[in-house]
Amino acid sequence: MALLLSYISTSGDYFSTTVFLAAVTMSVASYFLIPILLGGRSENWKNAPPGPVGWPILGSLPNLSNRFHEDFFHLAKIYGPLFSLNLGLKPAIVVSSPEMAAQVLKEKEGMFSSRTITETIRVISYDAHSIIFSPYGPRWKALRRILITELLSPKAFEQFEPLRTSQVHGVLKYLHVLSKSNTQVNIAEYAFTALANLMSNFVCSKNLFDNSKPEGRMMKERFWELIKMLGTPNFSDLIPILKPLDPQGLKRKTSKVFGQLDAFYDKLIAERIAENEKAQLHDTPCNRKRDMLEVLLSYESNDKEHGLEKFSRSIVKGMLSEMFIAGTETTSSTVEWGMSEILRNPEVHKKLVQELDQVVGKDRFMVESDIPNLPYLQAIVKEVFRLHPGVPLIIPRRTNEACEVAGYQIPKHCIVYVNVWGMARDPKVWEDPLEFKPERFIGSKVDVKGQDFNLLPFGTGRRSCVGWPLGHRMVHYYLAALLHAFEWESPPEVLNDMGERVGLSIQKGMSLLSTPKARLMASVYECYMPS
Ligand code: HEM
Repeated sequence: MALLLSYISTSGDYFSTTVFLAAVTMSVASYFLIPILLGGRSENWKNAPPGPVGWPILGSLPNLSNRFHEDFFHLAKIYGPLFSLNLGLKPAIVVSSPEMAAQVLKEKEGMFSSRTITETIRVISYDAHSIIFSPYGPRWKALRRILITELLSPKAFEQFEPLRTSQVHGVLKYLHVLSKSNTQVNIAEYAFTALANLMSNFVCSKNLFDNSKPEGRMMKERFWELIKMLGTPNFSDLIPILKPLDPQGLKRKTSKVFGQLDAFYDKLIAERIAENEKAQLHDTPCNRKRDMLEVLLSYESNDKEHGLEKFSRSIVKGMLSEMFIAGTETTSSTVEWGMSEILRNPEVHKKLVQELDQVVGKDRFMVESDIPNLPYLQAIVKEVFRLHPGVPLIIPRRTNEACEVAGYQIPKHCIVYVNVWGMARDPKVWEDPLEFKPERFIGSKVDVKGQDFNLLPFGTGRRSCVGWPLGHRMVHYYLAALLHAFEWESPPEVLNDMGERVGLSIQKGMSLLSTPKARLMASVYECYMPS
């Protein structure tokens, strides 16, 4: 009971104690009968990987906090690199070693290529109609193909280079103005606004956010609220009979926050349709933009069988939603973690600045083409992705079919967590795992691109992060540009507090506030012209 009560207290606002205790009483009273009546597992999970013995109906939920990645890290020390547990009535497995990750995500990839869908995910993905949460199948394939061939192809990526440069240089210029009045800035907010503009250009060829206005900050907070709710364990998902009650109110809260974003997506689509109609009327089709909205709205195929002749409004809005959420928050949070680690480690900071001064000099801003000449920066970024993977449990997968892994049976529709956060902290995987030591990557071929199973911040295989080239590039570019153009002073309590805020992704708990001081020739900041 002590464990149950501690779970109640860690569940915070989202949890209704009364409903929880009612569920416990009901579960103890009806140990055998209720799981069958409630549509849960009616047969025992035979030959399951080792794991904790759970409570009736609640499974291991009372023993967990809402920081699953930490709990799973500790449980892996007891039960090993592949363990099983029941989350409410749902079976789950947790993968915690590179070898086991290779088995699940590579050797048995076909079995593990769908996602676990929750009630809150249904809200933000228009009932799992978009790319991140679509089950593995024709719709997912069509959407992924479009992103890879049309919008995130190497050619398109290079075409967007001037835009990325203009966004980053715009931020540097604005920070220079603030530096004159010794103003403290929130680094993640600036990175977020620039990324949100990159995404809005990618989606609809417009800058929708402005650094000097509060909308960017509001949007960031709204996305974070959603990400937090998406990552909060929800009893409605795990004990199906509770679904209509929404006992933690998570679905209601998500719908409320998401409602404003939904209206924003509707407006973007309506504007584009009106622009296209006008262009058609004036017979000027060549002015049409080839951005994500255009590609999705003009999509046509012969695939009647799967209802994919055209993309429905839900699919188009789902794609907008996922691009904005996936493309902004993860990258800006990684920049914040990176800046924090560098500023806390003066030796690392000094070596990086020396490298930047040598390669870039002090009479211009850094540009993307400098990155290949900055090996220490590259090692730093790998170390940031190792210790602070944006999505600590990747985005939970789900088995398509029952299968066998390492001699154990894994049931159909099992929740699959791969604890990349835990692997980064495991001394069996990394020497001195908790130390921020970029030197470990100097002369090493280990990279974040999904081939090395000890370093998987972007996941791997067919469901790996489709936006990784953009996220990867922007983390390098931002960190180097900010540290090349400014010295930074942060209150020690802000730098020393490396606690996490947890959702589907993780953020630094205490925002990194820092005061920039210009370190380049004044003319460099003056001559920037927005493109
Ligand atoms: C530092 C930045 C980023 C990190 C750490 C990150 C991380 C991840 C992870 C762990 C996954 C799941 C991979 C798996 O299941 O194997 C994922 C999927 C995905 N990411 Fe990212 N991501 C980042 C940036 C981006 C950006 C910039 C975009 C958009 C342009 C994006 C779009 C997506 C999409 C669409 C998926 C789903 C792919 C699918 O299911 O087929 N991500 N990301």
